Amino acid sequence: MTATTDTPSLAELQRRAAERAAARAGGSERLRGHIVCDGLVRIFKTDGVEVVALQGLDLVVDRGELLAIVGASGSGKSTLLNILSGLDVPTAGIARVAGVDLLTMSAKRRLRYRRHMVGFVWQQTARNLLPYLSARENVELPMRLARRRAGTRAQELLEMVGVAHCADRRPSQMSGGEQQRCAVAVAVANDPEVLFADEPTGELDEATAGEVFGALRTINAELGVTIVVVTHDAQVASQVRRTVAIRDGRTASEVRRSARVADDGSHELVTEEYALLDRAGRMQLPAAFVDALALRERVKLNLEPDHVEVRRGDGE
Ligand SMILES: Nc1ncnc2c1ncn2[C@@H]1O[C@H](COP(=O)(O)OP(=O)(O)OP(=O)(O)O)[C@@H](O)[C@H]1O
Repeated sequence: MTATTDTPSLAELQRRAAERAAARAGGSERLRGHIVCDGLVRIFKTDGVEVVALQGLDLVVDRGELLAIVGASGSGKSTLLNILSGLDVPTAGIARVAGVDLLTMSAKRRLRYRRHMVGFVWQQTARNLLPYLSARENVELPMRLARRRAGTRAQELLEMVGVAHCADRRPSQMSGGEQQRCAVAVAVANDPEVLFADEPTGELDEATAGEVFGALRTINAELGVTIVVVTHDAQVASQVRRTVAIRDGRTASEVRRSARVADDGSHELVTEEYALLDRAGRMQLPAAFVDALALRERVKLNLEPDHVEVRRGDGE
């Protein structure tokens, strides 16, 4: 077979694959979120061994949402956050943030995306702040790098997250919680579209973690920044309206919390758990359900008028 001159380039093949994936996903309607992942795949290759860290992950986050992502170690949470923040490139699927396609972005665009469109808070406090700068200078630095006038914004942001009293202190003169709250101010210094936080309270005690999470909530409410927090912390996960659980590189279930007016007129918080169904109709049963009924290999499904029944498939 001879190669023809119109052999499509890799970029063209990727564009076509993204188009096909979008069509399969139900077109633009379904993909309208501020953050959209559809059939997202990330395969790592080390020494000839392939690790599938994300295997067709679907996730849509609305503009202005504060979302928690939970999952066991190795489920793919950091891989997802690294892709969404532009630090890593997915192998296949759709990953889009504020209309930017993270799969086909050029290196130059990627740098701009990281500088201007996303903010990041890491678990390790030392990774978030420069040790030889004061809190205020740390917040001003991203603005200077982006050639923006800092003005009074750094001080205002430090006030917003409750650490204005630390403005002239270096990180070593601040507690872990104060450093993380300062890191939140740094992350939003350049008015990003989205803020990603990877275990931001992982190294803190419960009370301090609550303060850092309070700072994230304030930023979300006051500045309208979309925030995605990866956490092991059940307390943090219980403070947001939506928590998505990742299992084996896929979104498996989500918990939604909403306020409802009770019969006596009081407000109560209602928590509802959902399993997530992908376009092919696949879903994961919660591990606790599988264990409780000792479900193995195959199950029997019965369609009832308003629900689907799942029974053990061994005739018992
Ligand atoms: N650079 C890499 N090279 C090879 N494998 C990797 C790489 N990064 C992640 N993995 C693998 O991908 C899978 C998902 O890892 P990831 O770090 O995303 O999980 P996680 O849910 O964030 O875990 P943790 O809570 O422990 O941080 C794991 O099996 C991990 O070993």
